[in-house]
Amino acid sequence: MLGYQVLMKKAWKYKKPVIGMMGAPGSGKSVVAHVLAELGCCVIDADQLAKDAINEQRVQEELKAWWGDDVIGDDGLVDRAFVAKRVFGDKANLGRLEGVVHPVVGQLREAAREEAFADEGVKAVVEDCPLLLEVGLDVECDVLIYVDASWESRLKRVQENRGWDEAELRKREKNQGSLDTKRRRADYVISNDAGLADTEAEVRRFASLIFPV
Ligand SMILES: CC(C)(COP(=O)(O)OP(=O)(O)OC[C@H]1O[C@@H](n2cnc3c(N)ncnc32)[C@H](O)[C@@H]1O)[C@@H](O)C(=O)NCCC(=O)NCCS
Ligand SMILES: Nc1ncnc2c1ncn2[C@@H]1O[C@H](COP(=O)(O)OP(=O)(O)OP(=O)(O)O)[C@@H](O)[C@H]1O
Repeated sequence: MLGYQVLMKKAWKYKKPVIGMMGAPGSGKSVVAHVLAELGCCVIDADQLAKDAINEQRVQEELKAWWGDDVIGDDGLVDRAFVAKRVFGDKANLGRLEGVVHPVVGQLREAAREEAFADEGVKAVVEDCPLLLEVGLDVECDVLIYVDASWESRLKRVQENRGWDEAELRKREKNQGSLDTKRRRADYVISNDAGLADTEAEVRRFASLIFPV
């Protein structure tokens, strides 16, 4: 983990510092991203971009060809639970889905970055992407942070807030890269096992190494 001196010496590759976030499912990346947004960052939320991408007409058509019309709900949007059931236990299906969704996410991300770089009010860009290392987005970031939370904390939170059971958390995690590798790759680790106030204080400490807070 880099200390203050090293972080301050890093040269930014882009017009603004780009902070890449890593962490297990339910570790608290979105919570950390929310604090960084309050401090003046533009957060690019890959899960949200993927939600937009999966509902583009040509992606919907592809999904209907694979799984039938039931993949679209009564609201005209992709039924996410239907898709989750078919992909997280089946590598081939997940690869197929990623193959159509990720290129669209990439385009949406590029557009969001350009907008953020051009906006004078934005202090830094945050890539909140659960598959940051897996898709090679780390090389497009200046600083990598890892949001750390124990299995027990994560399970309790996703059970309470997302209605996932243990098997669901385990399945999603299994489809992601090694947490040890991600922790080791990080320049900075933010612990999110305690309450939100402690996490917020840690995020502020980290942000003050990157831009004036
Ligand atoms: C399968 C889908 C419809 C399930 O939707 P659902 O609302 O249940 O989950 P949501 O998208 O909010 O993701 C929640 C978490 O699941 C995990 N997850 C999502 N996609 C993936 C994936 N391809 N591989 C591993 N874990 C994943 C992440 O930890 C993510 O933060 C959705 O996750 C999806 O479209 N995934 C494929 C696109 C993708 O890879 N997204 C990740 C960011 S690019
Ligand atoms: N310190 C905390 N105390 C209490 N609840 C928390 C804390 N951190 C996160 N949570 C809750 O835990 C859940 C998971 O957090 P979050 O959505 O930020 O995880 P994530 O890393 O973005 O997960 P994913 O990659 O699966 O989207 C959320 O409902 C969030 O509100």
